[in-house]
Amino acid sequence: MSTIVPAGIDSLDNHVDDEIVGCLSLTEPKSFFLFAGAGSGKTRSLVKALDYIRLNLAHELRLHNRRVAVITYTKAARDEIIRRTQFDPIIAVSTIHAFAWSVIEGFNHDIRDWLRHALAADIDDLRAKEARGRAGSQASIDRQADIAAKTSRLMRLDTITRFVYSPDTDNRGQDSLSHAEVLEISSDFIRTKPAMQDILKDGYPFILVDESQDTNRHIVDALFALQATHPTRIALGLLGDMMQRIYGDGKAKLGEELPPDWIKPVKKLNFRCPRRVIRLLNKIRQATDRQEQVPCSRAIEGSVRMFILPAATPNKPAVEARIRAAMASATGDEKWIEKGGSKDLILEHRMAARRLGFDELFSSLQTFNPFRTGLLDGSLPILSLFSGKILPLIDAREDKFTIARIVRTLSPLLSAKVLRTVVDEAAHLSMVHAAVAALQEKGKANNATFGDLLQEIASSGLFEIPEALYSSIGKETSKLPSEENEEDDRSARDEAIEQFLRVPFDQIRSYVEYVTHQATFDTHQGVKGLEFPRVLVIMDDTEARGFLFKYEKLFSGAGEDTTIASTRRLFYVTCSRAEQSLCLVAYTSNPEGVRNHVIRQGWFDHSEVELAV
Ligand SMILES: Nc1ncnc2c1ncn2[C@@H]1O[C@H](COP(=O)(O)OP(=O)(O)OP(=O)(O)O)[C@@H](O)[C@H]1O
Repeated sequence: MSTIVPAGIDSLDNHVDDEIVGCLSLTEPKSFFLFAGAGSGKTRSLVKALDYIRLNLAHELRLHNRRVAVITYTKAARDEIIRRTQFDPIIAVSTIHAFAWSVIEGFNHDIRDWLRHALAADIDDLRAKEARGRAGSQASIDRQADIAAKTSRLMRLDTITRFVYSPDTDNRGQDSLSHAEVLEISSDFIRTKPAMQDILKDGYPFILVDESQDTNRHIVDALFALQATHPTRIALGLLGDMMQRIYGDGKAKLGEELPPDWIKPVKKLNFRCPRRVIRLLNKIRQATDRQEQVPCSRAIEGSVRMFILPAATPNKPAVEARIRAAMASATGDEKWIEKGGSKDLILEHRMAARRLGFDELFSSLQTFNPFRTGLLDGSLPILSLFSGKILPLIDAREDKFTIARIVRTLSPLLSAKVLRTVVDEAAHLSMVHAAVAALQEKGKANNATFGDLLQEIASSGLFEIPEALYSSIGKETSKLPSEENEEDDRSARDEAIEQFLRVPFDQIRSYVEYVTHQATFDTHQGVKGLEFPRVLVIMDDTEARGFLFKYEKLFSGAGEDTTIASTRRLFYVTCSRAEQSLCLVAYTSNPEGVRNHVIRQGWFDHSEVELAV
């Protein structure tokens, strides 16, 4: 089946960008709500709107020291918009957390007051629950610990002169605010403090929020309130797609009760996906808002396949390699079997770790919760020592120039401070040489562990060692930033590190590839907003264990509930990333049942579904 496309179809949605430009007036700003399906060019429309502002309103904005606020969901999306608007300083692009912090940073007195009330209310609430609850139960023990921690924080509040926060870390210091607090405080301030509203309306005539279906609902509500109070000074632009709402933080029913003066442009085209994928997306969407997209004129037919295999299939990575080969022959596209030819989507990071061969590295460190953020984005100092210093030095092999550059820039042995104290420079340099050679030798050994390399560095002093590793090399550790649960934290942390140091060093390579997005694997949620020629979606609830989304349930034909609805949305997000061909792999306890269901739904033809490979 192929859709017949009338001529000139590609200009079908051109009116949308004009409607948005119509909103971008400094004298009569109008708010708009651009919600449209995957690949419809929402991000492109956002960039076009920003280009319009840069070209036509920049002078006026600069004159009054005003900027345009753009809020993105991820740091990657932020960087992309900054790049596409050529680093123009009048466009202030930030993630929601950075935006929220920029609003409240420095309002230390107000933050302290807010925390005083919030902590007191929390403590009252916990005490009431404790009075009703069963004494001696785990819940009671947890509640009492919580009450003690909050009480001690409350007592310390007056000693904090400046609250700090970083969107990218775990914020565990005594004067730190948590991510949730920053969002709550800023939304509260925006809603209730006229002075805060004045700062925002004077600073930002336009606030544009990308992926607003997943943007924290408190902030979205606060922005709505801000715009409603100052409709002639500020325009809010919300972009998104309710079908792509995959995080629990977003505002349910966003857009259902928009003020009547908001502009609601409609997009119908999908510029990204092949026709066959668009038909699949339209079918998936039939269960919700029934929006249908049409392909652009250059869209290819493309293809989809679904492989449905038993959950207990042994050696899944080998099976998936055979599936890629089957896709290459079904589509005639050899890229399916080339390294990096397809984007392979897994449900959680551990599944990638297993397939890429860094499972032990990952599982050892993920047991300590505060390590998780850094482990997933590659910023954990314990790992940066190995990934950013030791690995490049080992990989430099005989390349004297690279070795010299690494050692000169990264080794304390060649720092100006150390060199000033050196008496015999030649002897010192030859010691550094020997240290590099010994490290390289150790790194080449097949069975070298992280611990082996750490010991090498500890004895040569070639690189600084992060504090978390001090106890592993017999050095005294200072206190953790937080005093709360310190003993538990310390022993859990040391246990994780001890396990990690026994892991083969070689696993660092595939880990680095994964966290720098060079590997073929990514998570289902992590690719929101992105696009790839060939997409392989692996759905395996058993392997993902306890995951929020349940593909088994979605494919079982069970009655609608919130899990099915959110899994369907995630399914829509993953399928809509494909530009040429799409391959779905479902591991299930009931392959026949799943096949019957997906065919009955009209998602796939018989010829597109395989029960074996
Ligand atoms: N008017 C257009 N003409 C040609 N190509 C377009 C047009 N609009 C969008 N595209 C292309 O279509 C693809 C999808 O666009 P974009 O990422 O902006 O869509 P989106 O609506 O933000 O998608 P999603 O919601 O799936 O993240 C991109 O490759 C983009 O360059």
